[in-house]
Amino acid sequence: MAAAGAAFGSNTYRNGAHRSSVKADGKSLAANQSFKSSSSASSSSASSSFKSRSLQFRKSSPAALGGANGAAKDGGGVPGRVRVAVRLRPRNAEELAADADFADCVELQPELKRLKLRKNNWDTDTYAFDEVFTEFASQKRVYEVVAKPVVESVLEGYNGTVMAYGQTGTGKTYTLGKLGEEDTAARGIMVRAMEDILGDISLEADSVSVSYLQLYMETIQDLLNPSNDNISIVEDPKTGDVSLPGATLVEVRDQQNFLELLRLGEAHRFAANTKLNTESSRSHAILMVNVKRYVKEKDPVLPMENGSNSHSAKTFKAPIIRKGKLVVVDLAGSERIDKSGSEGHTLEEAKSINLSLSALGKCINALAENSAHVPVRDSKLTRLLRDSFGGTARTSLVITIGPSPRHRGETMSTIMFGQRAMKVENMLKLKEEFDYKSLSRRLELQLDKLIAEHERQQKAFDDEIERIHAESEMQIAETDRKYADALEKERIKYQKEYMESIKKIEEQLVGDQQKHDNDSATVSHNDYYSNGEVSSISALDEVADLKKLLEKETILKKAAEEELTNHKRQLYQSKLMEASATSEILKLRKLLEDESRQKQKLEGEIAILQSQLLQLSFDADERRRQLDRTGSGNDSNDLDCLTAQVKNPQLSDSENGEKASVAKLFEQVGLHKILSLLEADDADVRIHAVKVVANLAAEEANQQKIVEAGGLMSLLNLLRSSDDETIHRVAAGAIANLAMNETNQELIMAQGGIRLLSTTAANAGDPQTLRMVAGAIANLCGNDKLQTMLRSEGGIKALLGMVRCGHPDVLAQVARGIANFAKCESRASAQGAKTGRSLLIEDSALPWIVQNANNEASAIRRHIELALCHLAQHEVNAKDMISGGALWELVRISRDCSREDIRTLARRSLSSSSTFKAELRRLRMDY
Ligand SMILES: Nc1ncnc2c1ncn2[C@@H]1O[C@H](COP(=O)(O)OP(=O)(O)OP(=O)(O)O)[C@@H](O)[C@H]1O
Repeated sequence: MAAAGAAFGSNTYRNGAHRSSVKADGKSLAANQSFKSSSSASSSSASSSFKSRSLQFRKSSPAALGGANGAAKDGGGVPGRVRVAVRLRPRNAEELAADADFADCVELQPELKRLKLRKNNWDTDTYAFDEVFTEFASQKRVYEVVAKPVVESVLEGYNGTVMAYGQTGTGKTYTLGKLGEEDTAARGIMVRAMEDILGDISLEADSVSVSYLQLYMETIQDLLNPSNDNISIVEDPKTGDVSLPGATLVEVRDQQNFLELLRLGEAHRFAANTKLNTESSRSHAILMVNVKRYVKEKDPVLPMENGSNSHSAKTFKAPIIRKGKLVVVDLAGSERIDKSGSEGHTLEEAKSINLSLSALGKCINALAENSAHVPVRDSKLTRLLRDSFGGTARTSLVITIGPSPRHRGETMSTIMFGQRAMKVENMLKLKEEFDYKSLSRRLELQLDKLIAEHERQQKAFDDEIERIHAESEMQIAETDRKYADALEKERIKYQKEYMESIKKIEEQLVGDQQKHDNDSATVSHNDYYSNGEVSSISALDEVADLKKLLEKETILKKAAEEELTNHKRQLYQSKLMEASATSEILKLRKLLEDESRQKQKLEGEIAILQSQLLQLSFDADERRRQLDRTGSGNDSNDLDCLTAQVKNPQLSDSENGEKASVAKLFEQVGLHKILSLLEADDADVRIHAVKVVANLAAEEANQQKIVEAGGLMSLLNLLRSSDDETIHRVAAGAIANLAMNETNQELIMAQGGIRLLSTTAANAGDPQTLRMVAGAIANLCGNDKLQTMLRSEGGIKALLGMVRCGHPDVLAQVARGIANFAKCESRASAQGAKTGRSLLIEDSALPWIVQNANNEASAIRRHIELALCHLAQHEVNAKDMISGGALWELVRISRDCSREDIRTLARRSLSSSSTFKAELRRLRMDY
């Protein structure tokens, strides 16, 4: 049998460890391999919600896919972790009858891909999956989301695995192996996968062959040839490939042919009867589908023998075989041995199933945690799945669960298995505690952003400063230049004017001189007086001219001075601008300094937080070490550790989860020690102890031990003696958990529990305390034997008294109590054990019931609707119900209730009561 890839056995291919993209034919595989969410819920696009798009990956050689080593050399395997979907089975008839009054243990939020698991009456845990299928999900959608992407990758030459895991009777075989002969819509994954495979391949060239096996009590049998009942697993030591050479391999030609093989296999499949499911499959069924395809791809151009060049060369298309293997595994039921009621041989079976499933769980843990050793050899199942799970195989896991609160333990462990398969670090259990690590990470991120922002700002400031500087220098230089130009111009002008005036004066002097000389030659000595007169006139003219010149010079000088003043002003303004730019720069520098200071402060804070974180880790280690040194020493500290450990079981033991942690707690400290602390003097210690006991009491497996060790008495005593409301709240919560068991209910009643709970309720102010008390009384209300006593001790009145707080969670518990009580009464009436009117009516509960019958909170409404239906079963209540307005509500329920079982019950109640019928006739009403 062909096998490809490495997984469980290979360190190279841890599941999801390879996130790097694989290049093939130049295309990145990473995008193709990631399974992205799609917002569309339509079935045509359903497959895209588990994967993004089909693989477009082409490998040039199948050998490269064939083994871990080959693929590793390629530089990576196929990334993508195990995809996990959860599917809820619809209620079966038995559950409809038995659990009608109890809330389902799970609530699905398919739109958020989340599942809420009810921990107890008041608490839920939330888990995220890759897909969440409600009880209404069609087989088609389940196939398209879970298996189709795997089938597509098998057709591309990969290994692919689809597995179903879950408690017996939760629908694994329905999901995977349903043939759907009468109703094609019911066809399961195996049938639909083969339809897709046959539709995609070419029957002439390609081939599909199947083996169908079962693994039962560590023996592999051939379901297609039952005499072949000890098939051995062969592992290729080099590649890690797994093959089963002894298994029958049948070639499939058409769908009919395949259905016959499945039918044959089913006929041979071993099915042992267990108490839980008469059709329960006690073996693991494994269908292996080998797909061999021929892919034509171009070989390199081959030169002709004579070495001629490409235009004379011939191009060959060589066939390439691509082999993919699809493994569909219908695992045996995962229920706990003690619950299945198995005995003798069946017990051995259950143990062997548990062994192989727990080996599978360990391998998944190891893969998820990337641990160096994957214990693949621990069971045949894990050896067989070695090359099919993780690594180069694309794997989808469907975990199937039932709705019944009675199987909460199994449902929880199935969910945890699914969560681990999604990888431990992907476990999305919501917690509401302070996470210093993430705070520190957030601060670091913020700091990084701030630093980047500062750097950006600083660069902008520097650039701005440089710009202003350059601008001012340019302005100064420009002003200097202008000033020098103006000065030069003035100087030249003055010089020119001066030279001109000198020239003029000289010319005038020369003219005067000549005139004078001429006159001297012609004028006689007698003219002395008259000549003297002319000469003095000409001197006066000269002085006048010179004066004018001087005035002109003065004006020019003034103008030049003004010009100078102007330039000086301009220079001054430039200096002012420079000063303002400098002050701007200073301001920016200051800003920068402030930012740096802020940054330093933040860094300081981070350092403090980191040191706090270190301190916390140190404290946690210290406490763990203290706990490891057994329960001796200081009580309060030990209890802190215990409380933390009980509250966070997966922290302390990721492998086996909560149960292991609680078991460890018992082992290490001892229940008696914990219980003794309920009476400790120190109030803190007492509170811690009650919390620890309450957490322990939430685990069904611990409840009997707690009661046997006197824990119930101690808790009741605390209600009696303590004034502390925290203690009341937690103790009442623990009592409510213990009150889920019939024997404990009687013990609680015998110890005056109802009176204590009633008093606690009367004194409580906190709605959470009331919720716990109401939860405890509601559980007691479901016990047929305790009805009269519960009422006479004031249980009903106490319940009704608590509605005063109006908190919807409290009202829901009250409504549940009333529904439980009414159901027990209607059972007693049917058996003739009760004749009078309902004690609920006697205690005036009817008005509240009618008032809340259509409460908008579904948790309240559903219980009240059931209570009304139960009350209506007993004819003696009919008159009160009519006068109290309950008939209208019953009619409404029979028409509008969203739950069919409740609608039917209401209709039956109406039609079986002559009083109701008469009243309806009188009112001319139909129902
Ligand atoms: N989604 C569903 N819708 C309707 N019926 C279902 C669904 N799932 C399961 N059932 C019914 O519940 C019953 C138990 O289912 P199934 O046999 O598939 O459980 P199982 O998990 O395979 O049990 P086992 O582990 O014992 O093999 C069957 O009658 C099946 O038809």
